[in-house]
Amino acid sequence: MVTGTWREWTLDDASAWLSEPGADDDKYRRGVLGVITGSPDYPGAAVLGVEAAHRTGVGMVRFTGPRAVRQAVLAARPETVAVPGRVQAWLLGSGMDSTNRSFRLAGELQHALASGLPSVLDAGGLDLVGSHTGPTVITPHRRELARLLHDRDIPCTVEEIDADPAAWAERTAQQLRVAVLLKGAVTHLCDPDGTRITVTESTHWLASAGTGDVLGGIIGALAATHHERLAHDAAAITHLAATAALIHSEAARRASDAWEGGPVTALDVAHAVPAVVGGLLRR
Ligand SMILES: NC(=O)C1=CN([C@@H]2O[C@H](COP(=O)(O)OP(=O)(O)OC[C@H]3O[C@@H](n4cnc5c(N)ncnc54)[C@H](OP(=O)(O)O)[C@@H]3O)[C@@H](O)[C@H]2O)[C@@H](O)CC1
Ligand SMILES: Nc1ncnc2c1ncn2[C@@H]1O[C@H](COP(=O)(O)OP(=O)(O)O)[C@@H](O)[C@H]1O
Repeated sequence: MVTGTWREWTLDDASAWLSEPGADDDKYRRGVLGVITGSPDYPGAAVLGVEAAHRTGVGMVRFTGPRAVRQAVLAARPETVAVPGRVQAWLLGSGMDSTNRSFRLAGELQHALASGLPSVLDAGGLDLVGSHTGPTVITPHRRELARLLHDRDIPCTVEEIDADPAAWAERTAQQLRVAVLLKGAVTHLCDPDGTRITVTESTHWLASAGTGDVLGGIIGALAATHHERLAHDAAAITHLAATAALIHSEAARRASDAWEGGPVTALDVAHAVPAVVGGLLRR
């Protein structure tokens, strides 16, 4: 498969997509991120995504995921609001099992996707792509992408994606009409409008459980804080996701540097996000 030109997202690119809250802002104006993630098997995915969203800077995180997970989320981040209400963007699916979804949960996910609001679809929410009505980015890794395409009658193996991730990301964006962030040592982002961006990850220590859940939280926070822009510029979701991927990569670098280049955990990456955001704002 042949693809167009891909360009590496830079710190200056990312910096241009960030802004500080102003004197007129309040928590609602800055943006509320609605989060439906986690499951009894994977409560940690919800905790990590919510942590990362708070650390990126958002007016409020409203967690309405499974009741069994709420306690863990609130214990880690008591700032989180756990009652349903108005939101400006959604993070859906991390730590969920698409093959074991209650009727109620399916309804809540569908309701979120029918809202016309910006959405991040991760992990156990990926199968719902196509029911989205707002600016949406899907965030699969290679196995998840192969599974998604296979389920849509597009034959594809993990080995084929490894051989040409750019082409498969682009084909997915075209055929599913959605922005795609394909995770890996090089993360590929593209959309049906032809935007093609790479983010070369800063450290291979990132290849550890839960770092993708952290990335989902960062994208969700940026989507919520940019909801007004996204309402008239849906294509901005790809640039915001690229900015999130770069923040995530830089946070991993910082977290590893703090240990002389040693290993990082997903939570370390989330904790390093504010310093990265601060540094980008000062550029
Ligand atoms: N702390 C948390 O709560 C975290 C929660 N997380 C959440 O977990 C969910 C699943 O996400 P994932 O990414 O683990 O699922 P994915 O890779 O699609 O499927 C797994 C399958 O891959 C295969 N397999 C391949 N190689 C393998 C190997 N070497 N060793 C073992 N297996 C190997 C193997 O299949 P098999 O080959 O056995 O058929 C296996 O069954 C998702 O909702 C995510 O958000 C995670 O983010 C982690 C932190
Ligand atoms: N070899 C690698 N080098 C650097 N970064 C990687 C590598 N493999 C994966 N990553 C990054 O690590 C994160 C892993 O996300 P994901 O696969 O969803 O993990 P999880 O589901 O455990 O959270 C992604 O941001 C991805 O780009």
